Amino acid sequence: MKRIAFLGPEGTVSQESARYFFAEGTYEFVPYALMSDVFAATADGTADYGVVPIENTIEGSVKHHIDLLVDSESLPIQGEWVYPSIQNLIGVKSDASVAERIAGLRKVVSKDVAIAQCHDFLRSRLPQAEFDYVSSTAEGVRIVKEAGDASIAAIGTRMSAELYGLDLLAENITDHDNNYTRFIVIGRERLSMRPPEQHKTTILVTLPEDYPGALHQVLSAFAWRRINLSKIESRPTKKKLGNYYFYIDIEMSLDSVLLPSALQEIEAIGCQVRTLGSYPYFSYSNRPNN
Ligand SMILES: O=C(O)C(=O)C[C@]1(C(=O)O)C=C[C@@H](O)C=C1
Repeated sequence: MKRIAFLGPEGTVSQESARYFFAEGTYEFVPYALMSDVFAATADGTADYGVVPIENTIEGSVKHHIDLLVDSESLPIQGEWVYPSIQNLIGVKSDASVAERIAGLRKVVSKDVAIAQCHDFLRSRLPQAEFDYVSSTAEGVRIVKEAGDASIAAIGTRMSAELYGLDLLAENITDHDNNYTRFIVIGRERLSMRPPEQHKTTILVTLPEDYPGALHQVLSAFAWRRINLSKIESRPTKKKLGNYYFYIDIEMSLDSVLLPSALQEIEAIGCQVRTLGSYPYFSYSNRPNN
């Protein structure tokens, strides 16, 4: 049985999303307290694959997770998919009306990303509440359950409310309907799944220091071959102030004829290129079947 590591405890958006992606076959879903634990377990073979939220419609790239990916040399990206983040306001069980219970809330506990996704709701409906930032949405739900305190609520999935026996005080409270998260799966082995419709390749490019216009040259190596880039993001190398590398998503497989020659051209001008993975990509309407 393949073991899938995800950010726990049970009931996170990551777990819902992992169950959606790894729908068929026998998998064991194993929760880890921190994303760095997910990477470590996948690296040392305790888990076969790790599930990583990498980008959100509202919050953009999850920079910390990109940095973990860059630091884990041995773990290529093996797949990518999109999953909706549906957040709910969750509180302890009570006989009072929902309006009274919401009015009585003094604190909201959740993951930073989830709080940001519900900003307008929280400002308009809970202006009195302060926020506590915790390691995941389900961790917030667990804390509310443990505290048994009607003045604290969590923001999390319907699944987590059911798991911890709590009430949904308000459903689907994200500010935008199209609130999706892009997830990647890391691991040593390729995934066996039906042939995908789309492929992506992710690379890291470090520019040479003494080559003016190098970034323009990099982009033109893709442009004249009509290779589409779906994302380019700079991240500090953490070695020297002002030194950056570029994290680039390319909408093409490394097996295609064009891409290797584009990468060779970039290396020829003195750039360092590292491939983080070449993998199947599934949009939300195109559910994987593995
Ligand atoms: O806290 C969770 O439930 C997670 O799975 C993590 C995470 C994230 O950090 O991006 C994943 C997707 C949601 O948009 C919010 C939170």
